[in-house]
Amino acid sequence: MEPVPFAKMHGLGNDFVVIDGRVRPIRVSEAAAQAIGDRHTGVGFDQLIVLEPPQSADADVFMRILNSDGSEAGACGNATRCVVSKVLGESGRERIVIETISGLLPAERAAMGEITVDMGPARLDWRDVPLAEPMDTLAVPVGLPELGDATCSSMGNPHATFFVPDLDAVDMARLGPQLEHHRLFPARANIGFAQVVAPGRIRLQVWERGAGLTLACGSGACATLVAAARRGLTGRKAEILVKHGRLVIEWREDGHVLMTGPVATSFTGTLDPALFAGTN
Ligand SMILES: N[C@@H](CCC[C@H](N)C(=O)O)C(=O)O
Repeated sequence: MEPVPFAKMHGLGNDFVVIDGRVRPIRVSEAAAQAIGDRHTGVGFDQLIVLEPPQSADADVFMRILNSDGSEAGACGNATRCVVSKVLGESGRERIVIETISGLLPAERAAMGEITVDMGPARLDWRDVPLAEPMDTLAVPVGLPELGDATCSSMGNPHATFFVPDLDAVDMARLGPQLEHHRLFPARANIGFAQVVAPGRIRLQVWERGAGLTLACGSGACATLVAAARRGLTGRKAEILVKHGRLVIEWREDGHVLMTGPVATSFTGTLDPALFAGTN
């Protein structure tokens, strides 16, 4: 097998290895994802993305999402923008549809080189998140008085958002893993810590399921805006501020969530085919 080309891309520092398996199919095992994702001995990434031929006639490309622990995810907002930018660049088109295991995501070029993705409807039923037992996803009691209740939703992947008075005072390295694996989240969860800093502006940091603390999380930004609007903390559109910039998120009246933000390519390279031996 030949060396496998990849692009290292990121959305606001949430970083990805993107492998194109549309022409030459490639299967990435959990062990290979972990090896490539190692930040000391591999390339390093928060998520590894494999592009595949679409399964739906309405989609242009299928995008598989693997976390750095090797687990598969149903959504990745920041990587979706990266993939959209790559495919728009190749095709010269203005809009395309991305397919994931959670559904179809229409996307288009926005102003100033940014990309807008329709991340689909925010799912608010406890079964959709999923939670371990029936309860109102607006206020999910996790038993940590310092944080209060979580507001939960699925954006194609599970999110729990906590609104805090001071983001910098939260011990995310301690609370993140504890909450990711909380008994109420049978599929684990992405844990968002959010601080409303002004009407329409929310600071956010996310402990991601399967990846740990990241610099940004697109689906987490969507879940946060939806949670803030449900709690009456903001309207249905806001800027979500992360360490390296901002995303603009809008929760449309039809329930769909639009995410607009930047993309970047850091470098390209090739991966040792031995990583994929026996799986392709
Ligand atoms: N980086 C992401 C989310 C990636 C998947 C997540 N860790 C999960 O397991 O659900 C984003 O930008 O949305």
